Amino acid sequence: MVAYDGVGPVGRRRRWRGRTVWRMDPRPVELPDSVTLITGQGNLPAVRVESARCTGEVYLHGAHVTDWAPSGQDPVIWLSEHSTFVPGRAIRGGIPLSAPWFADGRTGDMTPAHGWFRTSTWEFTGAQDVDGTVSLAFHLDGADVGHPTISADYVVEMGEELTLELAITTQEPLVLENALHTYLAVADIDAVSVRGLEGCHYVDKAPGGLPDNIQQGEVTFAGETDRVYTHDGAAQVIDPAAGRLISLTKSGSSKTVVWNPAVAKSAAMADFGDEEWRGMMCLEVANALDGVIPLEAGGSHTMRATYAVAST
Ligand SMILES: O=P(O)(O)OC[C@H]1O[C@H](O)[C@H](O)[C@@H](O)[C@@H]1O
Repeated sequence: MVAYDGVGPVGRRRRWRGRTVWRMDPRPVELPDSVTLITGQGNLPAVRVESARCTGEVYLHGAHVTDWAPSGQDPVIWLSEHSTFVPGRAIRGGIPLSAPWFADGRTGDMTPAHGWFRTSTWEFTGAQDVDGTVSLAFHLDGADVGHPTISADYVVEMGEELTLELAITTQEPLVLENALHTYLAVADIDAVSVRGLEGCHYVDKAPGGLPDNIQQGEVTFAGETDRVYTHDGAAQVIDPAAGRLISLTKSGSSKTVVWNPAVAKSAAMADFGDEEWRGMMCLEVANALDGVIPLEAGGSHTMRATYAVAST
């Protein structure tokens, strides 16, 4: 980690004389002592949090959370050792923001995968620390990246819990899809189970999967798992090998996605280690498939998720 020296880029990129440059924020963000601007991997700017209650990190590239751990806990957010940190490419792991479409979209032909939010550079607009709980605010102006009708605000609040709030506004009618594509660190995926999805309908997107299924009992992982559940409630990841439980509560989301790539898909991804699937899983808060959000011109949508950890 390199401390930010006030000289490198903070803010958003723009074109100037045919080159991509960084716009320095004319109103510098006042930072509490627990928040530092750093030059992260790939020389990308990031916000580092070391507070009385947690440590964490968010890259401006994608407003991408790459770390969160409450004091005394191992990292809760998983990040691939093989991730690239390159403008235009998504970070592998952490919490990618998927929008304005999810995966390849409801029409199945949208690119880039998961939309352009996660590969755009966001502005860091504010930070505060209240008794060790740190709030970081980010803004994305679609006009900066060729999408002038869409803007977004994202607040990441980290302390003993992690709360994410993504608000998206559109100036023209939009069928919105989105996700907080959270990668969670687990000790042994073979022993992990997910509670709270019992009885929910799901689309199974894994090879050979059927479009409508009903979850029987807890979710366990016996191969590639890629499921979009119709579910607006809470869920818990039970990780016996780590002796902990990760809980999720949410609002503004009608789908919960459970993903683990297992052997073949891991091998096919260049930015994902062949064995890394054993130590991660995604529990994503989403609106997708038949759960898209139709917005009128001037409309907005807010989605919120809270992750918390407890020992078992
Ligand atoms: O490789 P990515 O574009 O980051 O997508 C990773 C995964 O995201 C979601 O969980 C989708 O349901 C999966 O189908 C996809 O493989």
